[in-house]
Amino acid sequence: MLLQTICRNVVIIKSSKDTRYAVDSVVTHDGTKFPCWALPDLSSFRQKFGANAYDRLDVIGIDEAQFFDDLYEFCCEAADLDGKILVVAGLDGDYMRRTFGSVLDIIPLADTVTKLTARCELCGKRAFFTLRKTDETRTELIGGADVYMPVCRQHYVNGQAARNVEAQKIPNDLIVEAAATLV
Ligand SMILES: Nc1ncnc2c1ncn2[C@@H]1O[C@H](COP(=O)(O)OP(=O)(O)O)[C@@H](O)[C@H]1O
Ligand SMILES: Cc1cn([C@H]2C[C@H](O)[C@@H](COP(=O)(O)O)O2)c(=O)[nH]c1=O
Repeated sequence: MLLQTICRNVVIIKSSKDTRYAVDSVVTHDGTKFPCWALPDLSSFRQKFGANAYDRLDVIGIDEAQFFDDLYEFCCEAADLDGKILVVAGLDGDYMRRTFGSVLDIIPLADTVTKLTARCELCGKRAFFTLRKTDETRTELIGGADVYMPVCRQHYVNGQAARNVEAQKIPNDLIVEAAATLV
């Protein structure tokens, strides 16, 4: 890994909520793996990692940052007070394009921000958004291609509109029941 060549001590933390590909590794969708600490929160990291080992760290990578409630506090302390280089990756928005967790809160703390995109699954253009393919409405829902689909703006808008129409449809059995009540 490039960072390990440049700096001596690198650690990656991910949210323990993400168990999709591996429990203790960060894994890209095409299979590249790197060992990591999977934690429920960031505030416990220093104590679990060990204070001495923490002090020797140069770089802390955080993946799935949207799932950490204490992201802002941790980044402030680690970067400002402890002098660590932080590389944070996470979703800025959820499937409804609402802000996700504290990811946007840490933008003012950052030296640089890079907005990455995938490819639209329907047309291959840059995908800025994510469509959820199920009816589940809670914000946090761990999943991959089974549940989500990267899409461009046009396909997001069309896809959401199609889902909204679908959600407003009265199920057939309710119509039958209502008709039976009227008779
Ligand atoms: N900075 C990058 N440079 C080159 N390829 C990249 C970069 N970031 C991601 N990729 C490619 O995009 C794929 C998707 O990244 P991944 O981390 O799996 O997606 P996600 O952002 O959804 O977690 C990677 O497996 C890799 O092939
Ligand atoms: C859009 C959206 C995503 N999630 C979850 C789904 C995945 O578990 C992660 C994103 O990980 P990836 O490496 O970018 O594939 O976030 C969610 O919980 N809610 C959402 O709205």
